[in-house]
Amino acid sequence: MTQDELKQKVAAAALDYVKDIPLIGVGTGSTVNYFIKMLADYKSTIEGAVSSSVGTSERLKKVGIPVLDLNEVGTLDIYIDGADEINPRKQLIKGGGGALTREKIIAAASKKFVCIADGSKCVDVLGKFPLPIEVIPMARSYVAREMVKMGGQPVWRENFVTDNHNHILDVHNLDILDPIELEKTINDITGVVCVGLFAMRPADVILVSQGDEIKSW
Ligand SMILES: O=C[C@H](O)[C@H](O)[C@H](O)COP(=O)(O)O
Repeated sequence: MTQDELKQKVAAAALDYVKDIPLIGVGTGSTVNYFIKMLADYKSTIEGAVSSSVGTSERLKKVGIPVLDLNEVGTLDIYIDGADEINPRKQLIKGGGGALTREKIIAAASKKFVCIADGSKCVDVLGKFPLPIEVIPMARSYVAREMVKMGGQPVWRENFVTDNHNHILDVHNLDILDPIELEKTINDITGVVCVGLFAMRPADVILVSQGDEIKSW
């Protein structure tokens, strides 16, 4: 099976989690894009969705699902999103597509976060995938220097601006042995808007497609 076929397979498995739920949170990325396409057939049960990016909002509207403001909706029953890396404790690296801040907000405001991915995203220790950090533009170099002090190699994602008009640093070479501690430490750096480490609020359910199987934990 190709990676795209695996993404489609796991996206289809996520549909079971949104049956009979009127309001859902929807993440960003190529895996979730398949899920959104499949949602077209579920229009009758889903009345609206809170979206994690401008791109996702456009896709949701295309399949006829109204996009709602999180402030109007309150707590969501379910949030479906992908990930760049997943460890056995359901902790994640996210933000490869730059949507980490809104994704983290929706995850925080949701009762159940279901993370969907193909098997290539599973690791024992997070950090092979460069860790995205959204920063206020004027703080970019300062935050980069702080990350160098922590042993990382930050790379500015040039020619990319987030939906919140900020910049992204992708930090290479971090061996993330204590994800919660690192998330707290990076959160404390002035100028950081959000780090793409989802450790304090991990996923609740992981669905992973591996060959013909869907593994969940
Ligand atoms: O900002 C992007 C998100 O965190 C995505 O969920 C993540 O990058 C995974 O995307 P994909 O499904 O394309 O691998």
